Amino acid sequence: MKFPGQRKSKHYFPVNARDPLVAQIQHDNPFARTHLVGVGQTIVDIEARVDDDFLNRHSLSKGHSLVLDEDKAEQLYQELKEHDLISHEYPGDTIGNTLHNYSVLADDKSILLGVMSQDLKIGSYAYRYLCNTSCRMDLDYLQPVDGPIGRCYTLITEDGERTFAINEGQMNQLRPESVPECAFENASALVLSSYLVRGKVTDPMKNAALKAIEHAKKHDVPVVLTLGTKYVIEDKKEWWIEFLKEHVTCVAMNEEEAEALTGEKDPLIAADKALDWVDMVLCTAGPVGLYMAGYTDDALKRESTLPLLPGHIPEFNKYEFSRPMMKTDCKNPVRVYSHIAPYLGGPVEIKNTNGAGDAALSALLHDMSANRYHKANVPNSGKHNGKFLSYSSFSQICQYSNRVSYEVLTQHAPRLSRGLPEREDCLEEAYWER
Ligand SMILES: Nc1ncnc2c1ncn2[C@@H]1O[C@H](COP(=O)(O)OP(=O)(O)O)[C@@H](O)[C@H]1O
Ligand SMILES: Nc1nc2c(ncn2[C@@H]2O[C@H](COP(=O)(O)O)[C@@H](O)[C@H]2O)c(=O)[nH]1
Repeated sequence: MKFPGQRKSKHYFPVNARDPLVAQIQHDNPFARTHLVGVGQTIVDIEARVDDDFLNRHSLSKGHSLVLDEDKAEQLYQELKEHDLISHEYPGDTIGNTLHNYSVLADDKSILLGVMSQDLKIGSYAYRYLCNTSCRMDLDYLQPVDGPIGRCYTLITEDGERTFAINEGQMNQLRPESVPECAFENASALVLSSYLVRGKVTDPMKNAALKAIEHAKKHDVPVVLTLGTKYVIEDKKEWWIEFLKEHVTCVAMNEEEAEALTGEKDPLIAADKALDWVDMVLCTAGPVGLYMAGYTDDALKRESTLPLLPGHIPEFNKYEFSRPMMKTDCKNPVRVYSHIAPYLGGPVEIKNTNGAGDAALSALLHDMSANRYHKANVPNSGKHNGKFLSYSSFSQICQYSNRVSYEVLTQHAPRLSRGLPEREDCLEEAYWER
């Protein structure tokens, strides 16, 4: 496990130290490991530059993700081919992206539960998916299927915005019996997306996701849900609220999804409302940056030394140096909020925004894993004087998530092609103290 930022403070945990005494202890008590587990729809992103007319002709709504029926998907593909518009092909899926990014950042294991074509031809989309996925992602549990994985036509318009049109192939055919309980032992979190429930009623994917939640609860693994697109939410808002209350520890969403869920346009107020149902919220807001909200125990709250921010909740970031906890683990729960503007104001040139939200979430998940890892290996550390959900404070996680999003905005692919530069590894230096 590489830590989310090398600390100079007493909490720094030298996992690779060559001290012979440490080596001896390690030999007798090998480090406890952890990993992230996710249920995904295996899809390849097929990227093309198009104009607004193209979107209108195919009845696509800009910025969103729609599932097309087979005929419409074929028509769209033929038009892209005919005009030679396809520029890139990458492995995609909001969960696949998140797990891959996590594995790159943490230099550690994640497990993907999903489907894979059993007769894999060299050069096929399934083949490219596998070739371009982090070797730290464990793909051994994938369920073989007879047919293609999904395709996600990622249509980039001149304004850099991305619109998704999905040809689902076999992506929703994951069965509950292909979700093994052993994948959840010692897992740091289970990550799911709202896309998993928008298949046909006969698709087994939704039950596979529910099976994963059942295993996660049994093994005390936090459930993290990313909302994917506002359409999935606004169609059945009340159903999602009940789902969050019953199953979810942390929800990740952008401001549009947040509005669809809560009816609130302001991301801070939306995040605050979502705290009625979950323990922690990550809300990205494009050029406005991102917000986090959550709980900490009154006795453990820590005041920010950064300027206090105005907003619909005045001085809302007052306790952003606190670390997130589950509400039920707090004697006296206090709501905590934090915000960060885009790193360096955003890149000079945004290649495309595809994957920026997934990137932010992968950083948060990395921090949650680091906490579990540290706690398993140094249980008596002062870091664990409360039952925290993450290793770092709200404020530091915001900075880290934002930094990782920036990295994805400066590249074409939705997945990180490399980790963050080592020089920045210390959270106290460089960007963090600007
Ligand atoms: N136009 C932009 N300018 C600067 N930063 C941006 C821009 N778009 C996205 N970001 C950064 O990427 C993060 C996630 O982007 P967002 O577009 O909200 O996610 P999603 O892809 O889920 O809609 C934001 O919190 C911000 O840090
Ligand atoms: N599993 C699914 N993933 C989807 C779907 N539609 C889009 N996507 C993926 O989202 C990411 C980018 O997400 P972002 O919000 O962070 O920009 C992209 O790579 C797509 O593959 C879907 O229906 N199911």
